Amino acid sequence: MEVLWLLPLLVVPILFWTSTTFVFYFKKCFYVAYMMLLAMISIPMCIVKSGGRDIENMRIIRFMVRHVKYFLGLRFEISGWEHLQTGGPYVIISNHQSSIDVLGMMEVLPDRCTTIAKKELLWAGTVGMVCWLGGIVFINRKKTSDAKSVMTDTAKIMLHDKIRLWVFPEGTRNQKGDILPFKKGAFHLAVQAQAPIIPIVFSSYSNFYLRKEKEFKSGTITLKILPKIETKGLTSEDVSSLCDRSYDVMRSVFLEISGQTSQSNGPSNH
Ligand SMILES: CCCCCCCCCCCCCCC(=O)SCCNC(=O)CCNC(=O)[C@H](O)C(C)(C)COP(=O)(O)OP(=O)(O)OC[C@H]1O[C@@H](n2cnc3c(N)ncnc32)[C@H](O)[C@@H]1OP(=O)(O)O
Ligand SMILES: CCCCCCCC/C=C\CCCCCCCC(=O)OC[C@@H](O)COP(=O)(O)O
Repeated sequence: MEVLWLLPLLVVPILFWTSTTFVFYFKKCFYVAYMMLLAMISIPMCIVKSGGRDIENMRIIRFMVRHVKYFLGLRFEISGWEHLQTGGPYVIISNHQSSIDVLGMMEVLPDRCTTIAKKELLWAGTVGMVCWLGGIVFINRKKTSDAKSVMTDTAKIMLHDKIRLWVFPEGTRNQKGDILPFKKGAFHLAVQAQAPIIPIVFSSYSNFYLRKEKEFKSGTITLKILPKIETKGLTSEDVSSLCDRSYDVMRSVFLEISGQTSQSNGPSNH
């Protein structure tokens, strides 16, 4: 009779073993709640260390996020570290599948590197606040002219403050088994700052994370850092070809490390 009250405690493990949908929602809720908690702890640390908004706070954020992968059963296999051994400013571009990308980003994030994010993230509670403290550049995707002028100002700050920027050139999350056509902002930014581009490719999450099917298993993510693409001497005239070149190299690596071939059914409007 006394053991009866223990039954509710068994419900969570039983659901964990028997329902993939439960695991999916459990992991998603855990991820959001835990990141909010980590952000709440990080906020005073950032304020004490830097007194406010400062790119150096990304070190604290990076340190705080690094262990989260273990709770979600994720592993990263990273190659190409040597390509990040570049001094001065550069623009990192990577594909964007999910908010889980933040975990991979924090595995490899170089010093003095922050990111471009949609302005709505600013309102994501403690996460939004810590993003602001980390110097994240917020853009309004609905107003191209505003977004462009923020990015042009950012190119100047990059040079002046010797910072690096991480941009998701697809401009949105995408799990279609391919890479979406790239927006041009990251390439204008790199050309305006005359800074190299370092592409980083995340393998497909489809072997462990399926949003539609409500599956979130353990898995390994391959993260490949590619050789830098120089922009010295390039002008705005060269942005389209730079964008196409970067897209082609990243797409072929994405298909290769995701175990797909180039005949995959991805977007064809590129
Ligand atoms: C302790 C716990 C802590 C937890 C905290 C964790 C912190 C980590 C946070 C991680 C956050 C990650 C968030 C990721 C995102 O939010 S992704 C979404 C936002 N990012 C982007 O959208 C970036 C990519 N988008 C672009 O670059 C776009 O180009 C944009 C600038 C937004 C403009 O959009 P759009 O009009 O749709 O794009 P086009 O590329 O088609 O551009 C239109 C024409 O404008 C020209 N253009 C673009 N940019 C420029 C520029 N800077 N200067 C001059 N001209 C520009 C472009 O060439 C097009 O003209 P043409 O067609 O070539 O004539
Ligand atoms: C109104 C925005 C509210 C967002 C609330 C999210 C709460 C976040 C809490 C924990 C998650 C931790 C890491 C979050 C950072 C990742 C942000 C992200 O991935 O944004 C998506 C954006 O790149 C593209 O957006 P869309 O795919 O166009 O949509």
